[in-house]
Amino acid sequence: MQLTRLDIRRLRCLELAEFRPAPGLNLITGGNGAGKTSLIEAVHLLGYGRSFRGRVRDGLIRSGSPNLELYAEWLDGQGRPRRAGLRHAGGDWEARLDGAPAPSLTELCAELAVVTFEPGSHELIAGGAEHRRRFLDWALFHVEPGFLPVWRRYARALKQRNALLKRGPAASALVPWDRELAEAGETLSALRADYLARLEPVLVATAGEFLPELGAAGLRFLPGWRRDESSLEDALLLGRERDLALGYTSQGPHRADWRVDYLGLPGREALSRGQEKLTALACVLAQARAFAADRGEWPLVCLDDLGSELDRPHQHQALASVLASGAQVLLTATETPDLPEGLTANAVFHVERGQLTRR
Ligand SMILES: Nc1ncnc2c1ncn2[C@@H]1O[C@H](COP(=O)(O)OP(=O)(O)OP(=O)(O)O)[C@@H](O)[C@H]1O
Repeated sequence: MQLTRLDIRRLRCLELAEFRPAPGLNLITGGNGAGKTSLIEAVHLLGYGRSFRGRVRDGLIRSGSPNLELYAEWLDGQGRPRRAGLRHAGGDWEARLDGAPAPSLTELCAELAVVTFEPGSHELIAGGAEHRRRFLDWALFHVEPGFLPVWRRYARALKQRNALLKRGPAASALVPWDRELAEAGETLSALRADYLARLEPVLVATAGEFLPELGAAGLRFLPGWRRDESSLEDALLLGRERDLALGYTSQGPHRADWRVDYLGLPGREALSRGQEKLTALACVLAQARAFAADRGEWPLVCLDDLGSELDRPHQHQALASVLASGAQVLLTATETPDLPEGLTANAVFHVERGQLTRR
């Protein structure tokens, strides 16, 4: 996957940025507040349909502007040219794919695979379970065609069941929704468990490169109910009284989580901040590697402000490892970084007060 063009209009401080990245390493430099992260945010928006810096109303659209627009061109894994547009005018997103309106953002995001490591990425390790579920579901969305329909089915059933629980109905009214939720939830959970089992050896190898001193890494899946003891339908039945008292469904795949443990550490809490970041980076890169193994092409890799996140040896290691794969990388930095020996940027860009130029 290779991004060849990205026009950004009215996103944060970027009034108009015409970005023409090269294959391989693209370096984007600029001082604090210049607009580097905004550029990465634009790429991430196309791949995820959401920003890693909050909601649209939190300032994504440039102040005083009625809308923001993105237009992107890229080559897919077979070298075919693709194009997409994304627009937000304060209501909903409007997406276009290859010249036609996309029925939803999902269709666009399915085509453009992006992985991002940015200063907030350590939340993947230190933050709430929603970050880890999102990580897991992104991968399944891209590599498992059956995932999205079952995820939607589960979400719909959960909404219905929660609405009923709030009204405190007769237990019999819950029965069909318990069954529906359980059926979709078991499938969803099996897909997640399978994916994590495939990811684990890749993560073990990647974490071993970055944090060998912590001993072998392991991945543990927490499905959201005691899956080893009962089916989801039984768990819902057993938990019904409690759910009625709470007014929501207290167990199931919407409460799923996963965690990385190291043999040489008593628990996740013993990780230093830097080790959390390196573990998060290992997860992101392992996910990109697993994606490449499944799909035969690397996702676009965005590394925002790597220099402020990691020490130099780890920065070099990360860059060398990603670039050895032939992936396209967008790397931002406040100053021109010294790159690992033998690596050069194929294109260097500079951002200053929202103006992007190629050097
Ligand atoms: N809605 C908005 N309208 C106009 N400007 C905005 C808006 N939201 C944020 N900004 C400005 O856009 C810039 C965003 O910069 P960005 O976070 O991309 O900088 P950066 O180059 O990554 O900086 P740093 O190195 O400090 O992380 C900031 O100057 C900020 O004040």
